[in-house]
Amino acid sequence: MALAAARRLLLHAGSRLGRREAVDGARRFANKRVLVETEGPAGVAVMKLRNPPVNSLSLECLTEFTISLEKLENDKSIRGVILTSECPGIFSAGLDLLEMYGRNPAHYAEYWKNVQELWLRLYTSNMILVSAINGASPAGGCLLALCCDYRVMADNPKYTIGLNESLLGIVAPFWFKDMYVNTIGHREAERALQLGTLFPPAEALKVGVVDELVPEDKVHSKARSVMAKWLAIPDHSRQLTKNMMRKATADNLIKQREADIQNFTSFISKDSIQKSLHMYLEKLKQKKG
Ligand SMILES: CCCCCCCCCC/C=C/CC(=O)SCCNC(=O)CCNC(=O)[C@H](O)C(C)(C)COP(=O)(O)OP(=O)(O)OC[C@H]1O[C@@H](n2cnc3c(N)ncnc32)[C@H](O)[C@@H]1OP(=O)(O)O
Repeated sequence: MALAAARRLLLHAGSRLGRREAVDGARRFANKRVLVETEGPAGVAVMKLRNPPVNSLSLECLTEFTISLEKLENDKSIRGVILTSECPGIFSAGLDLLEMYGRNPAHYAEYWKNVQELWLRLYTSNMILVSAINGASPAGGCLLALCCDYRVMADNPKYTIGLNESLLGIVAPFWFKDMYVNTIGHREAERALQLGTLFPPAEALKVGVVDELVPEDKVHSKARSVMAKWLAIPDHSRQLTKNMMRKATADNLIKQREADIQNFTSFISKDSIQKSLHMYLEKLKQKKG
């Protein structure tokens, strides 16, 4: 309830701000964790995640992301969105582990509902989505990129991308898996999911997790030129085609959303899974010291 009220407030405040800045020509709105700028080619917004240090998808970040997307969907002048990060070297570290560790079942259920919500919105968006992957992109970070219609990645071997859930002792849910299979094919997905592979850029390109690699300082300009090519296609035919390609995968989750929330909640609440997450968080901490 509290979250729904916050969401309504944010939407309202955001739309007031968006309108005022549009009058000034600045075309920019921001929540705390997501910045949206609509400068550049007509009809294109750039959405930047800014939840330092690693753009983990906390409940607040997911909510702000979903609201920003909803606002862009409602703005008929926007046809395409470039999704990128403001955190140096990190696209997104994926779902926030602290939302899935040491909390109660009601929190897990609420969190998962919001993860589903964002995924459904992104994956089925009518807008053209291009990701400008300017950093590490594990698990939920990879999921965001996979929702896009085209993925441009910085060719920096320090950055990796992939669904690494099995390394954490958790399991990618069926809809993560379905989208992976749709993108890289069954055999590659089967292997990468079991091994929790985090692909460096050259391998990510080879296997099809990303569509193009460019030097780091060219990621944004390339994303813009890709966007220009996609904008040249009539919206109605592109949207109908996208819908035809993606609907079955999205419907598969829509028809079992509640069961998926229950599955997640009971899985993540298990002592053994909490122990795995604890160990993984400790490993992240030790990496520093
Ligand atoms: C039967 C089937 C039922 C199905 C049920 C479903 C099961 C669950 C499915 C859930 C799916 C989950 C998908 C996910 O997204 S899980 C998250 C996976 N993410 C990762 O593995 C990334 C981990 N992070 C890193 O590898 C690195 O941090 C980095 C992103 C490469 C950045 O490295 P860095 O050296 O620049 O920064 P680092 O020092 O490691 O981190 C800085 C601080 O940030 C904290 N942190 C990092 N990642 C996360 C995260 N995902 N969530 C929360 N916090 C994170 C890190 O611990 C540091 O914190 P601190 O400064 O030490 O306090």
